[in-house]
Amino acid sequence: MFSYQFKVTKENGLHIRVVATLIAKFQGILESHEKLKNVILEYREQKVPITHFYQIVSLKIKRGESVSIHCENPLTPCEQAEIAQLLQQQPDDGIQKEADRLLVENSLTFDVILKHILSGIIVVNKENRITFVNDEAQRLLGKQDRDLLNQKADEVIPDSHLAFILKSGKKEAAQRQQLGNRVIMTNRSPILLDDEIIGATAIFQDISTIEALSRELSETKKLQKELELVLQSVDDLMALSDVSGKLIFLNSAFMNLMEQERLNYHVRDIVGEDLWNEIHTQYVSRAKIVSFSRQATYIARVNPTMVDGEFRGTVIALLPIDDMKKLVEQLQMEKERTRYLERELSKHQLFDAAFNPLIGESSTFKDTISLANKVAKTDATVLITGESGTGKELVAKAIHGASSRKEKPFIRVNCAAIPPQLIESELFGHEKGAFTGAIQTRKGKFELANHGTIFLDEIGDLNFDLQAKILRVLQEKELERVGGYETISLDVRVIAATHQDLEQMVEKGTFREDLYYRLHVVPIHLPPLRKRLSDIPLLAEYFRIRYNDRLGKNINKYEAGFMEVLKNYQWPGNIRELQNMMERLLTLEDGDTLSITSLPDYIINPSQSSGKETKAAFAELIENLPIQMMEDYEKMIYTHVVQFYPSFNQIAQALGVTHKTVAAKVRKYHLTSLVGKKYQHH
Ligand SMILES: Nc1ncnc2c1ncn2[C@@H]1O[C@H](COP(=O)(O)OP(=O)(O)OP(=O)(O)O)[C@@H](O)[C@H]1O
Repeated sequence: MFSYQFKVTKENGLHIRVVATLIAKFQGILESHEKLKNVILEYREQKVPITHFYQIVSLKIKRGESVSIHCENPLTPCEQAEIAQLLQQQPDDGIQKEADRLLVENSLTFDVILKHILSGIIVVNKENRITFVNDEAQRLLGKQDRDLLNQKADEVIPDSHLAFILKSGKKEAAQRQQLGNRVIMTNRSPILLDDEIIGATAIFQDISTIEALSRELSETKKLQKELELVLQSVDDLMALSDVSGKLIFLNSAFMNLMEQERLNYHVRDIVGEDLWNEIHTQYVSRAKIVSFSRQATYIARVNPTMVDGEFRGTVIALLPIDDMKKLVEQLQMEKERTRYLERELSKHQLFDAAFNPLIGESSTFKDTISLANKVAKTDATVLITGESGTGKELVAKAIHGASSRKEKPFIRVNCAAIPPQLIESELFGHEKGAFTGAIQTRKGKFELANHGTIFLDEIGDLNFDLQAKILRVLQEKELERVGGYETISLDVRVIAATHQDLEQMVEKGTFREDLYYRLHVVPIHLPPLRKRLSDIPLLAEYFRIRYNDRLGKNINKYEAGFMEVLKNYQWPGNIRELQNMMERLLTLEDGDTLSITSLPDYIINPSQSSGKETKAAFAELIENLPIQMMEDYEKMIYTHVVQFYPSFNQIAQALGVTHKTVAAKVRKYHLTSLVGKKYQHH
């Protein structure tokens, strides 16, 4: 290899025209292209084949710098002088200088463009060797120019496709290609000189970000559509505002409200200036009860929308309070149902199944049932006390049902309902014959109950005589029928019940003490309903389900506050009264909700219509009245009394007058509409 050093003294250094002339000069000297390719120009340890025009230009060799040229064959002194002269500054040639200046300027401009253009550019010569590669192409390919230049394009860039372009001479536009983890878009075209293909170029761009963005955009569009659909399909009123508070999206329910109320489309007009200020300056969620002119009331909830910590608007939801109320009612209903079912379950676990029909969860009630459950397993006599309608008979039946006698008869005797002259033969039976006047022998209730249970209801209503006879049967465990001589032995379990205070009756001498103690072996007291208020919803629910089934209805809601009203009432008729009332309500209800207004007046306003209290108030009123005409008194009395009875007959009975008189007075004082207004069924 022969090396020659030259100093560049050209004013603009080794610029574009000089390089072109230098290459042409070597072409002239060497005559063969193969030989020419082996000529190397060296500058500051960079070696570039002399044929690489653009690369040599881009070395930007300045005036005063030196270059070496290495050739396989020696240069003659003449050739060396010609080359040295080429690189030297020539005597001033004005036109040449100006042409050079233009060339340098243009070359510099292109240089800058190619360097900074956001597309990768690769140029190959007709042998598909890379002769130019810009910075962006190096970046995208992840290679440096020294690894690319002068290399076969398809060897260093798989899928470069430039060989094909060189062959076909056809352009390829906008070809999508995967380059590592990037997606690039490439334009390829041949370089033609006088219709001859002298090279090809590929210009490509990284479109990964654009693709990602467009994917994101279409995702966002999809999300927006879905969100719109969601907002339109919810029943709540939903809206979105922009940063300034202007409503930019409203679902149709919200839109209807805005139109009806003629509101401005701004958050401020929904929740007020103060709240809006807090939301958009402090980015806090706020809720407020709002009502508009049409009296609909809503819970308005406004949440700021924050994107990357930046306030971008708000989401407004209006929830109609009525709907909330309904939800609360529904919840209450479900709670009662759960309570009822839990209770049913626990009862199965704790008490004998015979006690299942007894509803109640309050501790007073549970204690009572637990005692009854225990005593059921014995033969002990039971005395059940409690106000009318508290479930005495139900408990008596349950005790029998849970006892070993459950397969034997349960015989109920209502001591108050049988005429006194019949009760003896009713209880003990009678023999046929002249003495009794009976045509047939008949067994009494005690005998019928043999081996089973006899339930002596309203035992306080038995006369003294019979009390003694019953005592005897209980003590001796045997009886004789009326008019009979045969002694019949008995194995009967006795359960007695009364709503009266037997102890007091004993004190007054109207009930036999010995019988009282005989019955009082296991006393069971059933608390009145007003002493176990917590059981009211449970019982109401139990009766609702029961009468729904019986009446084939589907009443499954209570108006909010319904249970509170029930709990506020004293229930003098206890569970029977509650049961009857529920039956009436369910019978009359056509919808699916039990409403407060469908309840009788005396339950809704117990203080105004409670019988006892009204009577007391009435007495007080009479006492404080100035003396007045008899007729005025009469009118006052009728006005008051007719309200408490449903029929003229009962009013007549209460006042000790005839039906005819009542009818006349009611007509006289125009009281028809008041009759039975405060009547309570029990
Ligand atoms: N705990 C309860 N659970 C469900 N229903 C009940 C309950 N207690 C009573 N009832 C119902 O209330 C009504 C009255 O009950 P029951 O006849 O047993 O009362 P009572 O105390 O014997 O009344 P009275 O003294 O007037 O004869 C019945 O229809 C009964 O089914």
